Amino acid sequence: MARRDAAAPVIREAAPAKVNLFLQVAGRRPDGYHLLDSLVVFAAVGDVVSATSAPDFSLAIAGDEAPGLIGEDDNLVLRAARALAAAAGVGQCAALHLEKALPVASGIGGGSADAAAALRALTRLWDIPEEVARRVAPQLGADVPACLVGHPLRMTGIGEMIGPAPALPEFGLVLANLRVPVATPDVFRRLAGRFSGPARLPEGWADPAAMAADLARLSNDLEAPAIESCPAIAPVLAALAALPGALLARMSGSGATCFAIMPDASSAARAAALLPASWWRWGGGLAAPPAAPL
Ligand SMILES: C[C@@](CO)(OP(=O)(O)O)[C@H](O)COP(=O)(O)OP(=O)(O)OC[C@H]1O[C@@H](n2ccc(N)nc2=O)[C@H](O)[C@@H]1O
Ligand SMILES: Nc1ncnc2c1ncn2[C@@H]1O[C@H](COP(=O)(O)OP(=O)(O)O)[C@@H](O)[C@H]1O
Repeated sequence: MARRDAAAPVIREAAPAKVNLFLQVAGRRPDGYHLLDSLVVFAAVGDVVSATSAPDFSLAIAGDEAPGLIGEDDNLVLRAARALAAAAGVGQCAALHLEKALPVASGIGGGSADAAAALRALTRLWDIPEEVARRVAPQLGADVPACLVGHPLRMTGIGEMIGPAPALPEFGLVLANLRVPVATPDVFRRLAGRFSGPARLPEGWADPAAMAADLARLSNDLEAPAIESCPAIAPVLAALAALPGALLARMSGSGATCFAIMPDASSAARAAALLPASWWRWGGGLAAPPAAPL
């Protein structure tokens, strides 16, 4: 365990849950990665990464979902820290702390969000150019560039191409997960060529109902293969669709977390409380963008 200077500054960065409002797969590259088109938003729930200067790299993990990372010797937070130090050529290390609130391997990018939060925190701690973090991000995972940005965006390529999202209305989200991890590579493998191509989106939506109506015409192409791998996802989707006020229910990413779009944050918080208490469940609005965006 690394020693840390009690007087050294501690930099805290939020690692919000990523939600894919739709996720269409347009094809597969020769290296096996898939070409995606996705509208990504960040919910006001997530992990927290803290960093402070120390003589060695170390990571302490706490929080309700920390047990999901037991036995994980290659945590994305440490991988991000080492990769950033190497790319920036800094001879410095850091003691890192991860407060884990998001279920692991659940399609809301918890690991990617943690890696991005570590990049943001260490860029500030070491006072290095932001460009270094942007260069390192895609090496850590297809979702990490999007999580580094941290505000609503349109994701294309294999995830590394970030464009503007349509103008979004205020809306609420309910997230639900049975705490059954789903392996992303397995879901992509099961997709087996059932591609749907890129989507056409308007410049914006005036209200959540108009947004949900357009999104309903699009899909998460990974939903069917994820349900084949994990049939327990289907009743979660049904429970979300049946919530009072729900405008659309869908799976995020490669699953198994599913979401409902709600008219506003407070109706989402009330609706989440109606789901079984044994599930991981949350309701609210979108995350504030990072204070120091990269
Ligand atoms: C599916 C998505 C959608 O946002 O979300 P999650 O389910 O992970 O949250 C992401 O593309 C996941 O991003 P991330 O979790 O960073 O993926 P990586 O670690 O880079 O890749 C894990 C595996 O997923 C497959 N993969 C990932 C991204 C992509 N565009 N095509 C793929 O085929 C590959 O089999 C790869 O080996
Ligand atoms: N800090 C982390 N949080 C979550 N998962 C991590 C972390 N570090 C490494 N991992 C690994 O990354 C994998 C994907 O996790 P996660 O990002 O939570 O899921 P998803 O990509 O489905 O959204 C997990 O199975 C786990 O082995």
